[in-house]
Amino acid sequence: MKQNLVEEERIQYLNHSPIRHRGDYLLYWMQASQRAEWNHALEYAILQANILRKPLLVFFGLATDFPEANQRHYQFMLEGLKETRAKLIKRGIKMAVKIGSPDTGVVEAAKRAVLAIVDRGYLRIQRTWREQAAKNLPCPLWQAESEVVIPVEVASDHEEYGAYTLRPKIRKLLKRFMRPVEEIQPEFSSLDLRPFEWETELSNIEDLIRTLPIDKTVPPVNLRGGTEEAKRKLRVFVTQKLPYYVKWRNDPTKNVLSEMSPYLHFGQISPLFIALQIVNADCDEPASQEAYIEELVVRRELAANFVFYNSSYDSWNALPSWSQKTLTKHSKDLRKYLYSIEELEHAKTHDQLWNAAQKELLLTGKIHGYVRMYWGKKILEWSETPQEAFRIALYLNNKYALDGRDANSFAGVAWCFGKHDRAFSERPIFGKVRYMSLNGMQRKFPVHQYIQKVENLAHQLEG
Ligand SMILES: Cc1cc2nc3c(=O)[nH]c(=O)nc-3n(C[C@H](O)[C@H](O)[C@H](O)COP(=O)(O)OP(=O)(O)OC[C@H]3O[C@@H](n4cnc5c(N)ncnc54)[C@H](O)[C@@H]3O)c2cc1C
Repeated sequence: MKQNLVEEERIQYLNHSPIRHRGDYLLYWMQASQRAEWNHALEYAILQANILRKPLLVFFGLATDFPEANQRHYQFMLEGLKETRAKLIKRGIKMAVKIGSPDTGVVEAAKRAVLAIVDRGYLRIQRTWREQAAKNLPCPLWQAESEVVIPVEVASDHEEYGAYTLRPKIRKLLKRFMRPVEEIQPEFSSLDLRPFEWETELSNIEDLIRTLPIDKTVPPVNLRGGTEEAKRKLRVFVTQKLPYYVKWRNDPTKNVLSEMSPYLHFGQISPLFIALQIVNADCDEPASQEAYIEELVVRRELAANFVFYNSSYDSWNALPSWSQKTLTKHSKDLRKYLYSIEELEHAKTHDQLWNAAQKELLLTGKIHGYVRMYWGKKILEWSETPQEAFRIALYLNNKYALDGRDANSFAGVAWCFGKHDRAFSERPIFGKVRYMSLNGMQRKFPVHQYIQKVENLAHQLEG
């Protein structure tokens, strides 16, 4: 048996119940890592099932009231889950989906389980679900971490001040944790699913969505969910765009980003898989490989560190005291422009660049990474108070972005207000928080071309 299949630092024991030898199957509660490959929790569950000589059942609880989620997110997620289920079946593993809160659904799904294994998520709701389930399950609940390259508590045991404090720790650990995830075959696969009369079919996503009591005010976008589509996009990125990443990643007219964030958000692709594809790529621009790993591992895992160690991650209180102080000092400064949430939501400001960014978000579920910083900074500049601006930026990001409601969403918005950044020279409204201007953007890329690109897209999609 491959006992060292998964590094032991990726495993946590969420309760101390003894293994039930009289159960019928081992349960993998899939939640954050919604994929059938490069998934430490899945392979670890197969390993334990083989050791205990039981078949494996994968369970997914489909919460219809996930905070801030709407049809745009559900459509993308369900497309991915449908593919994952088919792939699991090919590997001889059954998957049951139950509509309802996952923490209660898993208790029912584990009725005859010897042991349950869950993947790891860092947001409050994900942690609460796991805590509740650990209390109520009739069997042990173990957790295996697969959504980061370096396990979050191994990377650091406290909230990091910024990328510069986390980077050396991550760099030291990269070699040890950049190890491919080995696939193993389940040895016991006969499992009768008939007792699970609650099982939900995924064969017709549109029909399923029609029946789900979810927010349907935000339409899906033209981006297909699922591991295969994520891998296809990654191949295009590695073969055609990676060499230009370092030079053009701040130019939204150049289209050299990887577009991995929605797939990462729903766990449809493994960050470890992406990282290995990047470092092993045949690329004559090592600075691009470096720059990408900096974003994917250092910046993304700084966001995981932030939401894991800072319980106020979704509020103004998460900001460092220097930025709260300086923004409060300038909160009464005269604002030349003030916009309501509705004006911002409908892209009705005086600033054509900002409007284009917001339109891109509405139409595609994404804003180019560099423009996104400007987008967030301007909300701070045009809102009555910094606290209100924080709330609006998070609301718009999480409502419309396909990669929204992620650790990166909270870290990204907080960054616009000084989190993980340093102080700059003092100016109105922003105080010592970094400022971004339209002139600055114009020096970086042809702003009018980006605006035209979004206009063309809008005509295409609306026409
Ligand atoms: C106001 C604001 C809001 C943001 N909201 C989100 C969000 O909701 N979800 C989200 O995933 N990211 C968010 N980000 C971070 C960043 O903009 C996106 O991760 C990136 O644009 C995703 O596009 P990509 O996958 O093509 O990026 P690429 O440039 O190809 O990067 C590859 C991956 O690296 C990671 N990455 C890149 N930039 C950052 C960054 N600055 N911080 C952390 N990780 C990064 C992402 O996982 C990304 O998928 C936000 C940033 C800001 C300033």
